[in-house]
Amino acid sequence: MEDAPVLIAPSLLSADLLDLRSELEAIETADWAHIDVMDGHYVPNLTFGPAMVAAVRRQGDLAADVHLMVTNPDECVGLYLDAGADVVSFHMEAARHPHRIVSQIHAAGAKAAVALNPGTPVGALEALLGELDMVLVMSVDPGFGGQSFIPSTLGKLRDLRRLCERVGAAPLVEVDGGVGDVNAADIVAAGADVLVAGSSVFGRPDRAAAVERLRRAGYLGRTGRA
Ligand SMILES: O=C(CO)[C@@H](O)[C@H](O)COP(=O)(O)O
Ligand SMILES: [Co+2]
Repeated sequence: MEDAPVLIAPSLLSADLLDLRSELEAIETADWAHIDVMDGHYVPNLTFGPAMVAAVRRQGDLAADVHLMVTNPDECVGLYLDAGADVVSFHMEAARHPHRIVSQIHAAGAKAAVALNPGTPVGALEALLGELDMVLVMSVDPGFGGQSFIPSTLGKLRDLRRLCERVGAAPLVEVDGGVGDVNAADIVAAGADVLVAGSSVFGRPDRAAAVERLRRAGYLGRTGRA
């Protein structure tokens, strides 16, 4: 993926939910809208459901990048596909039958991704890697926005790149948690293709400028040129 642009996916978890239409317009230069689905069981927090995915798809051109943090992805993934999800990530740690979920996502025409918590080694993915469009590497423990990036993620990204080379797979790699313009170049240099950013976009008065800063940092990380 050396010459492909790095994709920017602002996380709506940190958006002003009372003004979601304006927030989506403010990030229209981004690539994907990252939608964190938290069920209050897999993680303590409780957030969005399929209605949110459908609403985002109706507004603008951003692809709906749905991150399922739920105990039962096998049972509920269909609801998010029906709602129009373009990319669906489910947690390896929560899935009972991951191959079946991947097939279901593909049958709906969406991209399939598996998310790995910081404590889960990349080897857990080996049997599934060839079927995935993307791997979501969590760089914080899931559940909340605004946490600090876990530095060991950089080594994990390099491990993932080596594993992909060994098995001949080339999924996109998305990194989620504590990503901002200060660390984005290093994260991309270590192997990321998609940057999720919540507080570093919606915590700034000028969201579009924050997206642009991430884009520039991503370009620097990919090319070594500022
Ligand atoms: O999935 C999650 C958290 O569980 C994320 O998508 C957060 O929404 C990222 O927020 P920041 O760390 O960028 O503020
Ligand atoms: Co997320």
